[in-house]
Amino acid sequence: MLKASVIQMNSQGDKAANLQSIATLVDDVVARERPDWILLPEHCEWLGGSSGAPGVAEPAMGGETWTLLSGLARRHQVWLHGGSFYEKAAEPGKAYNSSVVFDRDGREAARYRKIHLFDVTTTDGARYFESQTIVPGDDIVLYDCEGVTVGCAICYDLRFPELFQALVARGAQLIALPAAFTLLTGKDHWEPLIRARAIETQTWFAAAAQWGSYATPAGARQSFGQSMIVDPWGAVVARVSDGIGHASAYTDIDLLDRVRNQIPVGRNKALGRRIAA
Ligand SMILES: O=C(O)CNC(=O)[C@H](CS)NC(=O)CCC(=O)C(=O)O
Repeated sequence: MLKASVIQMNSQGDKAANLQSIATLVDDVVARERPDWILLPEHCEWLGGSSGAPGVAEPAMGGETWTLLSGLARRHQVWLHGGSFYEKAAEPGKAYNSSVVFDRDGREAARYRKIHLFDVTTTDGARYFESQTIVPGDDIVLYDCEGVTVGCAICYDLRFPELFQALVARGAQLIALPAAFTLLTGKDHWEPLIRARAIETQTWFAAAAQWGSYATPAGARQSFGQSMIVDPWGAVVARVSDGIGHASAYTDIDLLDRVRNQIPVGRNKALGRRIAA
């Protein structure tokens, strides 16, 4: 059983201030909750529209954010799933949207690069064009956290259930989703999608979000927030209110078997075999 914490931020275009805020929030959640595993939101280090990605992207290892997160994990002897931050890609002017995970010694334990890129115009006319500056990852990533298999996804990935089916087929017991969902989509889709993915995969689900307003060259934007931890039955067991903060829960791994025996969707799968036939 891991004690998991999700951190909710309101990152802005000031990287030094965001890094300070990460350190303050990690210190605070460790002091109050003593978690084993902490999840930060997408773009924890810098949030200002993905057109700014090339200007802030860091080398794969040893950059400012990588070094801060590694040091926090080691200092507090805690697992730190580093939300996402912009990682320099080989192609000039391009970056990956990467989650880097650090173990209790501050060693890099896993790295996931966001696969599905958000090229969407929201109903208020705001245009998101993530693929203009971000290179998609192509690896499905899981890691072992002290006996718990954690599967990785980021933000818009949430809308693609086939990724979550692939994670559970590879043994995921807890799925981590750092996000910066928009207010306009999040108000209607965030919680139903998270709960649906948790119910379908019968896994624990931790989702850490950005909340509130931030500036971009195209004007101010709003993130939805509502970071949460959902159990394998689909119940929301911890949730962050509006604002900056954190929420924690024990992820009881025995509950996975109870839920999977109660409704054996894994064993009752039929369509895959029909499609293959
Ligand atoms: O562009 C920025 O400011 C920073 N980037 C993000 O916030 C990312 C990529 S553009 N947002 C999402 O993936 C939102 C998905 C979402 O909201 C949905 O699926 O409804």
